[in-house]
Amino acid sequence: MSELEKKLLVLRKKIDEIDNEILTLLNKRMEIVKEVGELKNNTNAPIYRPEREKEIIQRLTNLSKQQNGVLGEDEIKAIFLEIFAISRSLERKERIAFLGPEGTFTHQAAESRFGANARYLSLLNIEAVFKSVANKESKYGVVPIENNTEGVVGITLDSLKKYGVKIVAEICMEIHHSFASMQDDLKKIKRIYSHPQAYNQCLGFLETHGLLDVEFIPTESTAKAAELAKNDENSGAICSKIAAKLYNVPLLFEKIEDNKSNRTRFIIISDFKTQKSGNDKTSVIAKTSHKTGALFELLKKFKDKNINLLKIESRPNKDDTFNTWFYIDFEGHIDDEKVKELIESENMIWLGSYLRDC
Ligand SMILES: C=C(O[C@@H]1C=C(C(=O)O)C=C[C@H]1O)C(=O)O
Repeated sequence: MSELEKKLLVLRKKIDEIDNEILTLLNKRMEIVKEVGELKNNTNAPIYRPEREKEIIQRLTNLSKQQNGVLGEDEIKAIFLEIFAISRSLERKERIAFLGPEGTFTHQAAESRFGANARYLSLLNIEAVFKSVANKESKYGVVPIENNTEGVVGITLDSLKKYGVKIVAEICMEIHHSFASMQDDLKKIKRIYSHPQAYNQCLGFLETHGLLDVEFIPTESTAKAAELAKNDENSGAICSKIAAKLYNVPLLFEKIEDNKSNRTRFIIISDFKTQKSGNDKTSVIAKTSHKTGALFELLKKFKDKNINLLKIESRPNKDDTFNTWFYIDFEGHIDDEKVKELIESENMIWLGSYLRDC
């Protein structure tokens, strides 16, 4: 045995002992988690408590700093979010619907909160995810709501209004697009498949590579684009790296988005009210009377109550007028007195209060 092998053996023995301890402790943790699950199941209380998970991560990050540990917040998050996901599935096995197919950014976002082992349901459009949660086929749904380059996803806002489900969490994720193709000669590319949002985020890249005039074929998701490009030799797909890998389409270019700080905000929808965390966001639908000053009066309520508005988007009523309603995000939780008063006093529909991630 070489010197290296001998030294490795000693170190690995230490690692094995530590792993044994970790496993014993994890099993102990999971026994307690099961008790928590029983309590929640007896009272039909929600399993997912993002504010508690955040609290644990913050506490452990501080502890690690005090201990001069090598693990920082990102590493602690990666390890513990997976532990929480397994804990939750021991408490109650719940299904998570997401905008599929597999390999979409939404799938990636869902996995970041529910782990690799959850029961997932991949659905091919955003409205189907809402329907699945509304008719209780799935406990949770994960859909994109806005991108910092392209703006809001209209169908998500409209579905929040239509299906009466609640937002229970948000996830902010960096988005990087890749260009994948079976064809390595760009001049031979006759079609580009992608979701319109992704396509529009890469116009600079397309122009630089003479691909702006190539026919664009919109797809329901970037993963679908990769799947189509796999079977169409003279085409390319703008998709995620995981989608290109999933469908075995060679990656020609990576990080092709125009805005390098490209981020997407996803929401988790479900059917319950979350607990206040102290760093929350609330979303509502507001209707105004289309009279002079109506919007001003609405916004003045926020100012008078000293509530910080984060976003306001208008959406069409979809009737025979061109009238609109508003989707509004602001700071605070429905359990804050002033937020509760505001929502009760106005012509508003509460869409959820949830831990802020963006
Ligand atoms: C165990 C609980 O349920 C879930 C799992 C958690 C965990 O593993 O620590 C924390 C919060 C909940 O999402 C709990 O509510 O304490």
